[in-house]
Amino acid sequence: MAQMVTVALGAADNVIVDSPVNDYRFRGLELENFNVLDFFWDTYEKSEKQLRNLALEDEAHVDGGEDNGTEPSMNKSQYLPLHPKHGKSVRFIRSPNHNAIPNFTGRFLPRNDDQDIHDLYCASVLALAKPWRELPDLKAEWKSWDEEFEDFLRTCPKRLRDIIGNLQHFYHCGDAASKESHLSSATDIPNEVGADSEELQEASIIQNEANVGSPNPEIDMGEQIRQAIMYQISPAEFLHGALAIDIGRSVGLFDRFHSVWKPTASPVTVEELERLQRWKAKMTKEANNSRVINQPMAEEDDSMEIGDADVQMASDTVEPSVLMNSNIAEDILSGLDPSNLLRDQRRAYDIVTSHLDEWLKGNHTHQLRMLIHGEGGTGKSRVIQTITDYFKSRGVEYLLMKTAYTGIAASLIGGRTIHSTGKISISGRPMSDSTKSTMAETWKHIAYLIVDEISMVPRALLATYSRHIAYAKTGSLDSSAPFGGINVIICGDFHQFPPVGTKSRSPLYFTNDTSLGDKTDDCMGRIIYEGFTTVVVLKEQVRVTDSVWLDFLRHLRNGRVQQRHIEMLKKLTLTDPHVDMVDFSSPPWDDACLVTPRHAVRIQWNDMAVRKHCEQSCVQLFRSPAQDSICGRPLTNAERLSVARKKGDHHGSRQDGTKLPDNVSLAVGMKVMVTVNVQTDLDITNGARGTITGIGLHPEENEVPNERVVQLSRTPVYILVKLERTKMSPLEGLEESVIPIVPVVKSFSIEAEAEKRKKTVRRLQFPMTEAYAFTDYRSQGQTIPYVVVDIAKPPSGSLTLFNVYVALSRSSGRHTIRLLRDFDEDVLMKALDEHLALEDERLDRLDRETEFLGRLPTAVEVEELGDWELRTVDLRTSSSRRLRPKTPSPPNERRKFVILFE
Ligand SMILES: Nc1ncnc2c1ncn2[C@@H]1O[C@H](COP(=O)(O)OP(=O)(O)OP(=O)(O)O)[C@@H](O)[C@H]1O
Repeated sequence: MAQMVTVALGAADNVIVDSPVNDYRFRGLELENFNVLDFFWDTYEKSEKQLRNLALEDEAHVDGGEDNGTEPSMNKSQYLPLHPKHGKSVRFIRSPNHNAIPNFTGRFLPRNDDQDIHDLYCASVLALAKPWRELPDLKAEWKSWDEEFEDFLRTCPKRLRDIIGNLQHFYHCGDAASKESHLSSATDIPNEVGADSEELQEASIIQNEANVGSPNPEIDMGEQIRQAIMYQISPAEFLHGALAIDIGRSVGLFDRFHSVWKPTASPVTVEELERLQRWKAKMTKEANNSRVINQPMAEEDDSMEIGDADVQMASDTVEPSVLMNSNIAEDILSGLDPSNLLRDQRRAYDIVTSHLDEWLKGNHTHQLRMLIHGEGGTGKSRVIQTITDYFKSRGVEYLLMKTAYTGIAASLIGGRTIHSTGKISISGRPMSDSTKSTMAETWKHIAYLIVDEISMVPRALLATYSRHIAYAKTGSLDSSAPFGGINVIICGDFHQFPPVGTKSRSPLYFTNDTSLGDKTDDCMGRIIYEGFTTVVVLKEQVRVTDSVWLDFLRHLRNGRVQQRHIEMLKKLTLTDPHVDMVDFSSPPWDDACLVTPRHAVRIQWNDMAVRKHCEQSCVQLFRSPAQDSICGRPLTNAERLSVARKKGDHHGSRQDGTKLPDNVSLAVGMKVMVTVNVQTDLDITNGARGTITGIGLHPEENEVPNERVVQLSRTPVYILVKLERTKMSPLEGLEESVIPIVPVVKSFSIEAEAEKRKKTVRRLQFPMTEAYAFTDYRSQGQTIPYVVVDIAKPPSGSLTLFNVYVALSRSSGRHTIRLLRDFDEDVLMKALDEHLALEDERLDRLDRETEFLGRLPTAVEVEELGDWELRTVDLRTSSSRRLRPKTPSPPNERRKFVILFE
């Protein structure tokens, strides 16, 4: 059918179709931020001719002293020169309270709940609500329509979101009307014989869900769920992340090479499923063997459950947290040749190893309670590893337990978390009998405990940990010996992250004060901590090799940053015009990691990094959905809404299940990190890192579309991950260190509003996260060769000295660190907490004392003088510092004795 269009000649001799669309595209610069809706709603056009007439009328009115209401010139806008009406017509902006109403002609916008036309819906709404000039402005080339739409909704004003939501009333009303006419045919739920009350209740909920809320609750509920998921990240935080991505793109960090991809996963076959069973059986067997090998002989027949307790009890956050990729320093897990340890490192090493030597000789003279303290990068973790090697070399590795507060910190020293080893429940519930017996089993052979990143441990937690271990060792919860008498070495730096989510006085460096609200366990924790009188402060910096950077870090650590440091930082800030720019498109900077305090930034950065990986490697990106169920059935919409809200409730309980993400990105070659303890005995722990080498999709997965990003309908059966480190021997058909990881099941409760009761949701999902960006909290303990650090002022709250010190102390200096964007100078200028300053002084004093005692020989002979006894004493221990005469001294009589040093 022939159609008539009007074309016009533009001012630049270009021919364009005369249409409202082109009026919008070629709108003046004053209207740049107007979307289509606002453009036609809030502006109107007048020709020059009309204007001239108006001006004449205006003059007449002015003469008559009357206001004619003509538009002030500041509210008008010329079309761009490309538009034929440029110079001939202008657009006026209506006054704020105008009464104009937009009238949509032609076909109405698509509905938002029809998956078949969802892209069309997103594109249509974006075209209406997002400012654009050319169609590519509507959607970033690397995003899907749905993603672009979601991102837009997150950041657009509420008014627009309301309008977009209300546009669907057209369909809601139509649906409600047709539903009304079918109401009479609605069926009841059959009351099946034998169905238990819980099931019936569940069934009736599903049926009644449609009765909740407004005329078409199903549709409203879908929208509410979508919104609840969207607002799990606040719009301001999302925008903060989006701006970070923009900077990353502008400096070439997310450059891509290819736009093609090849299919990279298929549903598993029966043979593969059988093979998976064989892999799992072998892994279980090896985990059992590993546990037996790690114990002394003659204890082997004790059976113990594998890993389960870890999965149940671990508080290790599953919150997508950390990174990793190859851009992490050398294998932190290996120790050094002791002769290569620096002076203070060696001092710490000697104290522990000589204590062990004595212990192995049966001289259990005193309980070693030692603190190794030192600024970031002084090699505390390296000392731990070198000590570990000593235990191995003596064949007594089974005597040593290594732990840390977070999974990532624990994995960096090959250890486990405090919560899993101490069976400390997040909810604070006491140990059950079965937990107690597991504890006793776990600690049966342990004589030495090393706790890393001690700054993160609250006082009360130290008390609980000590009590639980004491129980495991002595069978009594009232044991007076801290940690049941085992030797404990705590390591860390109180200038790094303090405990999070606890009261401000929870760090160990606070002295007890009940008038300020300290509870019994807080006080107990501090008392136990004060018993750590053997202190070694490491003072020689190893990680930071740039003296200017080190000078800055030391000032920062002590709250004494100077203006010269700020000037130096500006030269490293990517958004600063005078930045010392580096090439992010080639090694080593193309592999730089991001450290940021904000999850929204981390999530978006990881997402971009994974897309970059997929495009550079020409592989598909799969989104694995979490599968939620209640009593074995899928969730109703109302329940899905409760789940979405619960996950967005950052102040609520942090049950494990809610930390498993709604969607996990999976792609072959992608760097990932495990986020729960899967198989502790094989080093598949929270914090373990690796690269995906294969994806086994669910057998019932719909035909996999040949698309760049594939939203799967089912959680895959397994993924193959090449771990950076595992004790597992090669599995049939897989290369070394490649192991299958299957989804885990975690539970959490939701409030069923309608029934006023709690329900347990079981969530099936992979315990994985992308590993290209991570939060500063999770970066603690790591050395990162090339790092981009984000210390920008966040949209809410503010950063602390701990945030910035940890983030900026991860790498070696100005040649390996860049700041992503501008920062708040006030944070850097903050003063040091006075309690921490006092603790520094106390530790320095204890360090000097320990060093003095260390210079004394461990064992000396005391010469007999008259009545004095000849004894061999250990001068390093407080218990043996006093020498006793054979007969008690008369009161007030001073006696002399001589100690002979060799
Ligand atoms: N004696 C040493 N010789 C060579 N390299 C060392 C030595 N000690 C430590 N390093 C290296 O210095 C870096 C920092 O060490 P490490 O991570 O152990 O420091 P840290 O004090 O634990 O730091 P943080 O407080 O940030 O956790 C690592 O790359 C480590 O391998």
